[in-house]
Amino acid sequence: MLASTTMSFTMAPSWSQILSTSQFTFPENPTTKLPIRFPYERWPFHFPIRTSRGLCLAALSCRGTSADAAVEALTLQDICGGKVPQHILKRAEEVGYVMPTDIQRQFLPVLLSGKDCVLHAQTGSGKTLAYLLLIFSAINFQRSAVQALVIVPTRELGMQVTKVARILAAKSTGAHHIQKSCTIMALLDGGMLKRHKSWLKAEPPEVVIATIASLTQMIERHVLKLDSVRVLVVDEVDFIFNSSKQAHALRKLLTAHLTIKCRQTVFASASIPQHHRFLYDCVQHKWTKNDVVHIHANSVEPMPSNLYHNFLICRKEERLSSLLYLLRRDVPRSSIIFVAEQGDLEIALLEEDVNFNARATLLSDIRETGFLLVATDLASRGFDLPQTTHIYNFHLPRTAVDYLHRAGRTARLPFSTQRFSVTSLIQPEERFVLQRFENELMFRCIEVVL
Ligand SMILES: Nc1ncnc2c1ncn2[C@@H]1O[C@H](COP(=O)(O)OP(=O)(O)OP(=O)(O)O)[C@@H](O)[C@H]1O
Repeated sequence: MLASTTMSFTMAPSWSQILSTSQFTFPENPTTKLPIRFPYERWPFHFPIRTSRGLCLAALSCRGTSADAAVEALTLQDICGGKVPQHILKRAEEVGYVMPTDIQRQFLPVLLSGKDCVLHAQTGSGKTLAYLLLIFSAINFQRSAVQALVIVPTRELGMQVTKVARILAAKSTGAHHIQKSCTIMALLDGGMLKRHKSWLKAEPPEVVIATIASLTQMIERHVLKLDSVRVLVVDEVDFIFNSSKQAHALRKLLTAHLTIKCRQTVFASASIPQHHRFLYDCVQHKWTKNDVVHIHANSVEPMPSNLYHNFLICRKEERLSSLLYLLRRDVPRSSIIFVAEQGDLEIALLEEDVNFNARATLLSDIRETGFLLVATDLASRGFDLPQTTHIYNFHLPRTAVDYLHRAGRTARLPFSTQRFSVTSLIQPEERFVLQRFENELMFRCIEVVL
């Protein structure tokens, strides 16, 4: 059956445009509405656009048509059935992943088609589950070899991704027929690398979730072999490329240790500044194949719409009393207070200098109960504490991208209509900085008056 629908695309520039200008001038979100007769009932969202150099790029969201209702009714089972093993999908259902989020509805068909992808969508939109389902679709459960690799920038994000992957891989109720379950190794900074070394030698896991430093160490010691890797995911890719040390190691890994032909490469983040340039680099440097697909969802609304932004102007010495006022007023069930520097507030801190075990204990404690977490930007990337209702910026973040990721630690309940808030405490002279973030990220910040 043919479905007729109107789609809006973010057109990618042709490579000649990219090459002709180093200061790229193509508008970030040029939207062209094209009426398209869509031939694939199940694949309504993606229509790769071929540029003059043959690169397949962006396809965006489908809006307001009769086809929408049918598409919105599709479950994860409908979208992934036949590709992702049944026991994984059953397990996903058991833990509450029944309907896909909007983003998963867009991402999964492209991911499961085997194309290299750049997943670029709001914080908390469900990118992790999307790429994990891809991984489970690609690995051979009977084969003991590292077949999927997820690279993360921090230990905390690695622990979180590992937890979700293990939950999905766990035996579902009554699934006794599965001969061998999938093993998932977390190869993270501060971990027990000696133990991992013996594990890798004795019986390699199917999936490894790793920070760059630990991964490099294992590769250099010839303990970890990557020649069986079929799926490579780099989460928070812009963050990794921002650190010169991590970027160097990642580049090496993308080109020297893994061949692009044999693997499917996925880059994910809520923020990929200069994404046109990034896509160009992906192809030029052979990090991905030429027909990499960039899925840029919510490009005009990079933060969830049920997230409200406020600011309160106060002098430096009034910051703490203003924060206390806000806490008394909001009575947040769970919240994160972001500070610029360690030691800026005398409360238990989640920060780089706290040792790994203490960090892990703190996190498991706060997951159990309501919390008031004070953190540096260590907690701003990928962290999933879904019960967080309020974010306070005790200090303004340095960049708009940092603001986006801090704000994204709340509003992480995909189907909730609840209101969440982020409030920034600023000095009068910082108003223009916040205004710049507002312009860049396209949101409006309302002043709180005491
Ligand atoms: N299909 C789904 N149904 C219900 N909940 C979901 C679904 N997919 C994801 N979630 C939940 O939504 C929350 C956010 O998901 P996830 O951490 O994957 O977001 P993300 O896009 O990776 O965010 P970030 O960019 O901040 O890392 C998690 O608590 C996750 O369990």
